[in-house]
Amino acid sequence: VCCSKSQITMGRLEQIVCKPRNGPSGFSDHHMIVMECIRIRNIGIMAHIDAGKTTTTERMLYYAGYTRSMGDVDDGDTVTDFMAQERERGITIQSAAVTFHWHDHRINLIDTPGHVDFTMEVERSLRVLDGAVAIFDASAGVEAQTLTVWRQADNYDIPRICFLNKMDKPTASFELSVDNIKEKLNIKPIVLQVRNSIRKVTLARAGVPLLCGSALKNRGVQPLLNAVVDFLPAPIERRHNFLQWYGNDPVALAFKVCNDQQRGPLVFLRLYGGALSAHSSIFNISRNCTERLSRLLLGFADQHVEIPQVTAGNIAIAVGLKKTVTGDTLVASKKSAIAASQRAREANTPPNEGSHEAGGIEVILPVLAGVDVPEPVFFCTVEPPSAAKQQNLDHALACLQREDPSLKVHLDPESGQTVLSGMGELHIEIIQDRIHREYGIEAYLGPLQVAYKETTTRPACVTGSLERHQAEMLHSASVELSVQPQPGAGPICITWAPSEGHVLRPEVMESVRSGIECGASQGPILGYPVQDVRVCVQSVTVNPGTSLAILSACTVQCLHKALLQAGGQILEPLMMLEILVPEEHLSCVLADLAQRRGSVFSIHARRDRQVIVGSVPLADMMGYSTTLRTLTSGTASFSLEPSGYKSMSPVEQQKLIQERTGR
Ligand SMILES: Nc1nc2c(ncn2[C@@H]2O[C@H](COP(=O)(O)OP(=O)(O)OP(=O)(O)O)[C@@H](O)[C@H]2O)c(=O)[nH]1
Repeated sequence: VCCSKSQITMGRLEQIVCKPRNGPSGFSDHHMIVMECIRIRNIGIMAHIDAGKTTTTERMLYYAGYTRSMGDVDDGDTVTDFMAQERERGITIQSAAVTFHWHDHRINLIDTPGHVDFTMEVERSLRVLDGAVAIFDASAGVEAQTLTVWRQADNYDIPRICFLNKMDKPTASFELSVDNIKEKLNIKPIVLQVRNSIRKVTLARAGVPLLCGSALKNRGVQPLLNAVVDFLPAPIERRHNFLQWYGNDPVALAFKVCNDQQRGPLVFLRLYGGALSAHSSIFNISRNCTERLSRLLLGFADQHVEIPQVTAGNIAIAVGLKKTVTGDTLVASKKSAIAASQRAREANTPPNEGSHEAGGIEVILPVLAGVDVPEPVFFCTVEPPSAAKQQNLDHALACLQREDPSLKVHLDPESGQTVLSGMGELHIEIIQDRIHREYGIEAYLGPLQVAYKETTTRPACVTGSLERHQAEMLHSASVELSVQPQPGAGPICITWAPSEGHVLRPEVMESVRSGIECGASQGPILGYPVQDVRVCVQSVTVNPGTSLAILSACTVQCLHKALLQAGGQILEPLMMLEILVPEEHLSCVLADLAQRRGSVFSIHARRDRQVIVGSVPLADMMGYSTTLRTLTSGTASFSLEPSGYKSMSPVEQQKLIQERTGR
């Protein structure tokens, strides 16, 4: 990237503006900053791991004139994979945002990771995109992770175009890949290398344009860029209902947070309406606080260019926001949010809601739908090399957690140890590596453990009481509650039985609620969180003067008693599995899967390989890549995707309890 210092008068601000060294001529500095909305394309690149996302992005940057040479993942010198771990491993871990120009249009492009451990990274990028390019390896067709990201893009209703990459490979097949796309993605690919009605079809999502090429051999990348500009929508061509309530006021969504050693947290914003200026205040509806936006930057992978203002449809980086996290809605002021809420209500269209207190009055403010954070499936303890480093480790973990909402950190109340929870072995390994490289701490991680859950199998109703003598007074409480299994409902849900003439005081209800939540956070069998259960509070009796802490403790005991009486059941995470294996190694891979309690759903041929599709408990998949490599002399590959939780059989459950407790 070449930066030239030019002075631009925009109000009273001076800016450093980044221009392409040999990019398209005719671009004024003003153009570089203020781009008409119709000429913006916010797009993402999505695919299965290794399909060629980063290579294609590098070629786009080269042809757009933003780089002088083509970066190569195999040489570790790409623009978008700039993290040390990405360059070393040749994989994308975090989504990089790059802005460049093509045929009088600004393309804000996000290169997303393909590995299943970083699905969350793809999800939060998709949330802010207007269009996407799906890249396929023409010798493999539709692979497992492509299906996952395709479904994610369906959820956000994102218009897409397809690029069949790696057409130079001898095993590439255009026809088979197109058939595979039709069949597996259930779409009508419009095969083209030249292209106006296609745009209408793409925007209506009635078809998906498909191009082909070979990024490595520099074939088909310029037509792909032309297709991005010609077929994918501008931000104003996407319908966002909430915009009508805000009029010309700014409304933005924070979709990513990165920690920069010098500048502090960098918050990536997608601006849907209005304009935001540097050195201004903005109101965060989700956190109910006003933040100071000190600077605004345009992202060029790891390099940034300061801008005075960002307008609707753009993606920019905000500096100075201290409390904002991924998924938060930012608007001009609380007044603007309240006015938008009133407009929505007058039109009888309740928006997405966040409840807030304003001047002692509870008001409902419209927020944008945030990003779903997946449940972590693995956890382990983390310790600093010495007690003196504990504070530094806490700081590192707080920063990393703010960047990555799929990483959870909590303190185990029993052992006092810090516990890290994440999406997979690689995810936790990268976090450990980042703690070392970016924060200089040699953190020690305990063994990786599977995040089980607890639930019940039948209803139960119990009464529990607790008496304690404290300060020469008898504290006594009694709680009656029932539990009911609710498969697939997720976190515990609390209801209150109608009381006849017996109204519970708010502080009593709050104390019972916190007792239930505390009891459900550590189930009675092995201390795993309880889910898929409805708890109904039947009655609460409290002696006058009894402390609310005693009432909470009584509720925890009562809940655990009810859960055990209702047939305490451990749930274990299950993974969908796809293995590509040469015919000669099929039987040994299947035998190994059987030993891992795997279920095979289908086995079919894909060119010279057999494809095994099935499911397997996560607990039995630790270190599977090494085993598979050994069994097949490195000729097989596999992909895993979380597929919910399943009940363990009584024998498996007993084995786990014995392993964990020795009982
Ligand atoms: N033969 C051939 N190889 C390619 C082509 N495009 C990329 N590759 C190679 O495929 C491998 C993966 O390429 P990447 O660009 O890192 O793929 P990716 O999709 O970004 O990978 P992740 O970020 O790890 O998901 C590298 O070894 C590339 O050199 C192509 O058109 N033809």
